[in-house]
Amino acid sequence: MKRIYNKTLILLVATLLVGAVAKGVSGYMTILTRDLVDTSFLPGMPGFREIALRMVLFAFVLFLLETLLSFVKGYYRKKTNVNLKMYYLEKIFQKNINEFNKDSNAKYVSHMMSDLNTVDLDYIDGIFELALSVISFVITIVIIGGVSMELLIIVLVVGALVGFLSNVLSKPIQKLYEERSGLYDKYTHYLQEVLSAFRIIRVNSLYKRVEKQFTGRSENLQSKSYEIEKKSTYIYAVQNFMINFVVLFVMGISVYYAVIGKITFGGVILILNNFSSLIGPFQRASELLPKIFSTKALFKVLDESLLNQDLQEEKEELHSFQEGISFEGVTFSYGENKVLEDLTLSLKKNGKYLIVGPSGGGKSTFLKLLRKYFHPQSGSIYVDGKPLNYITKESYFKHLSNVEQNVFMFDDTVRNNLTLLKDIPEEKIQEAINRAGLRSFVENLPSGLETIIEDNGRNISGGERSRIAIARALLNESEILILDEAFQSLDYDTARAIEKTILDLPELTVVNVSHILIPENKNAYDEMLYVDRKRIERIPISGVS
Ligand SMILES: Nc1ncnc2c1ncn2[C@@H]1O[C@H](COP(=O)(O)OP(=O)(O)OP(=O)(O)O)[C@@H](O)[C@H]1O
Repeated sequence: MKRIYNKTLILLVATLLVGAVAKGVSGYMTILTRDLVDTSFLPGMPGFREIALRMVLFAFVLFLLETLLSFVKGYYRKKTNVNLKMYYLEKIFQKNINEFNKDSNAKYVSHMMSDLNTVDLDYIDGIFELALSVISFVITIVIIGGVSMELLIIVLVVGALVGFLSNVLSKPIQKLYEERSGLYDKYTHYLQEVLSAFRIIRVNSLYKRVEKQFTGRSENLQSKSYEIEKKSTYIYAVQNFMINFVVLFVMGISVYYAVIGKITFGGVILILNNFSSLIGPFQRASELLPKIFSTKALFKVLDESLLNQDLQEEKEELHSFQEGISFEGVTFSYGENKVLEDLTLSLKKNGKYLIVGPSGGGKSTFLKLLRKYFHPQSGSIYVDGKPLNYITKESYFKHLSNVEQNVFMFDDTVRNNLTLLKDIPEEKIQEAINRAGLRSFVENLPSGLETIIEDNGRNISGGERSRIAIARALLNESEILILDEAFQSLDYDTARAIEKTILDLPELTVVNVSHILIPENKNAYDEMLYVDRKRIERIPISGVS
């Protein structure tokens, strides 16, 4: 992910250039202040008016530069953050479906919200602030060195010492910050889980248990924040004390140099004005460097979350589907759990197949292999004679439509949920509505097809949801339709009518996993396959009732 950050390096350089000019002008103002003080001690104050006018002018220029700096810095951060987030999202959608499903969504949400936010603060802003501190440091060295090299060396040594001590003092805080970030992640994860389980918690009166767990986790997090606050107060007090002490020390030494005539009194003011820019970078570096380095681990976590374990090289494009799909000696296990063994069967193009079998028998696993979510551990699946392993997912998925058990609905109109935002002629939409048995549903909607489906289909029934999914699949006009318990929430007559419509489509290969056998439609199937774990059998359709 780090190389995405490099895309905005030019913006960073441009922003730093503006910052450098602003720091230069600010340093020049301290030189003008010195000249103003020094001229005030001279008889007649020569050049006072001119210096004062120049100060006013440069104060205005500085105001403009700082305003510009805040704009360009904001733009640089925005652009870099958008690039990183877009890259992360794009990569998520390149994950293998089964590998994405292994983790909870909360992990990706937490990466996108919390971790990328940390990257923004600690890395994107951190690098900018550090670079600006270095620029400011160099400018300050030139300015103080112009007054007295001896004083510059003394101030540098003292500044480095304060910076080092600050770093040592703040180490325990940095560790606490890291611990709190880990707790935050777990907390976010837990909250998402609890809210997802809202219904089950309400119905089973589990709130008391949830409350107990929640209190424990909240207290842990709050205690960590409290600990950070306590330690920070103490550490900042010690740091302030050190800085005040050092300022007094530098002031004393500078005044001494002025008294013995090595520098002017204006020079004392210049050194005091610039002293903070000299120790500031030491402090900033000690604060920022650990944060910048610690994001290395975060980048690693983010990159790992995007990795696909299955690196099967896919080099074949499936331009058309002509013949059929065959499983040859396919064996598949989830870890030790062998679900399918030495499975051989073929599905002909435009054939209609009904897959039945006991619960846990491996029907969904069979479909997952067919959908290319997984690869068999041994044996092969061929599509038109080409090994499915080598066919690109994008080209294969174009030929498939799925109606799964959990149908997702977008917060959008019924029309867009049917077309999935594709440009489809109105007649085709109306035809799919009829075929999927949605006619009376659509006619009764307050705004017809423009009615909004809310919150993943909260305002529609399970059966309506399945029928929308079926219409969606029909509109996709792919050659293969995979149905996984698509009719289970429909009443018998609706299920029978929709199944018949689908089975009557001559140009469609249908693979239907179902617990429901509709006797009136059974003869429309070419084959019925009984899947029971390591066993798969053809059942003669005539024998089934
Ligand atoms: N992602 C998974 N990880 C591990 N084991 C799994 C996974 N999915 C399914 N299994 C196991 O594989 C076996 C077959 O499951 P599968 O979902 O294929 O059966 P099914 O015939 O579709 O069942 P049902 O009719 O109840 O939906 C079961 O023992 C199940 O516990």
